[in-house]
Amino acid sequence: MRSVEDILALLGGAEAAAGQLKVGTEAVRKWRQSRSIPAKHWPVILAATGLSLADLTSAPTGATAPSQDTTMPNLPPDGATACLVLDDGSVFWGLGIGAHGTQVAEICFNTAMTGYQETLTDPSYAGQIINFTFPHIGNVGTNVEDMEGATPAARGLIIKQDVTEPANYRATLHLQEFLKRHNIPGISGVDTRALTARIRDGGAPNGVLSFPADGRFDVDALLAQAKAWPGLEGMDLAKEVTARQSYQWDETVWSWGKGFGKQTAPTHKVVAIDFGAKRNILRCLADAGCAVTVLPATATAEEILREKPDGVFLSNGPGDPAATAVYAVPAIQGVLEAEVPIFGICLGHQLLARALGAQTYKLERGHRGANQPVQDLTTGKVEITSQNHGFAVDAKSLPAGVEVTHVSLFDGSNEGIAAPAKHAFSVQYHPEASPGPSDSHYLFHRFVGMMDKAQGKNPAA
Ligand SMILES: NC(=O)CC[C@H](N)C(=O)O
Repeated sequence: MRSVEDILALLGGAEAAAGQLKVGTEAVRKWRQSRSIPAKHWPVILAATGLSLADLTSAPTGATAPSQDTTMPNLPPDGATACLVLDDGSVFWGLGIGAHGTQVAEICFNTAMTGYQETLTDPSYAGQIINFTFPHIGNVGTNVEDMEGATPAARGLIIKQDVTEPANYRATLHLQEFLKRHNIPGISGVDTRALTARIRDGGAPNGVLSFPADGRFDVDALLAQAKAWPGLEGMDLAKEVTARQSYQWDETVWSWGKGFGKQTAPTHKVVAIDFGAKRNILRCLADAGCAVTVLPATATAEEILREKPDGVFLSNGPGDPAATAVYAVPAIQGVLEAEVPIFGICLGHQLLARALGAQTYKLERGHRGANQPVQDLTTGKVEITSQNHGFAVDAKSLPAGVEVTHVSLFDGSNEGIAAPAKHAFSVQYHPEASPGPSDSHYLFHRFVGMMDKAQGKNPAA
């Protein structure tokens, strides 16, 4: 192990010999005190001194060790081409994948073993970088059918293994190429377990993922960028991902050997408010017999009711429900007053709860994965569900007349509510199963039954 004095001596010698070493003894002294030598200088130091990373990362004798100096976070290890800098100063180095670029976002983790394409393209992930805990991301490639939105909404991805080669008959594009085409940067080689544990213990941090084209890193600047980002709380992202204009939806769910179908004889007219709707939700509605008119997130109650819907669907979506509530709650309250049945999913659930007078809050640990157990309190049955949310409805704040219908068996948080007198219900999870299990498809039929009941067609439903 070399002492700092050795390094200083070596640097001095090298500087004199090479005549071109830009960082000298002052910089090393600075490192000794604060670890703040810009990362781009470290390869020069290593090359000039013949020191290895290990020489520098083992505690130098006689040095006043700066905090965390065993990790040397400002120094890219040999071959690193990308890094993830969290707002607490932790740095993860790895190999860049997908497109070059730098993205700031909330860092969340997803534990699903399938459906990375659906996850990356789910509009609810706007403003987030996803740390995938499943190792074989890329194993089924990508295709045009598994897009849950027009483009990926996630700002980046973090994986451990390098992107797995596709081996699936539906694959039309390698994940690497897909990411490049959609301008999404990613990083592989990250200890995703350690990162997940960090998120579990300390909450979802803000962070910057950088895969620079020139291979140069200014970690201090990236850290400053992560710290300056305001975070998802208070952020209305629905207005960024919503449809700009209304449209009709009549495609039904995918089936083996047939692909997607077309709706033939719809029985109910539904207005779906698009806060960031996943396509498979719209397909499930179409499958259940609903002729779907999709309206932008900012649609007013008047615009919604003008369509004369049998029911109104409130979609999933990104960001903080409290921020989107500013315009969505008055619209939903107008629909409730008109006694038109409502079904909400995820952000739609949170917005319905707020419209009914309840509060929402940011979860300590978000739920993102495809094996989340939820109990339906009305039947006692447990469903294995797909989930993706960082906020939740505060069940204690629900007013009289609003029942808790579903709870998470992971942490007891609210997963569903119903306001029977107002013909409204909603769930926090994703019953459309894309990706994930299809245990909860029954909810789309419950919505149709509720519309019938409201019209007096089938009072038993
Ligand atoms: N999937 C969703 O609709 C997410 C809802 C909300 N953005 C949350 O994180 O809780």
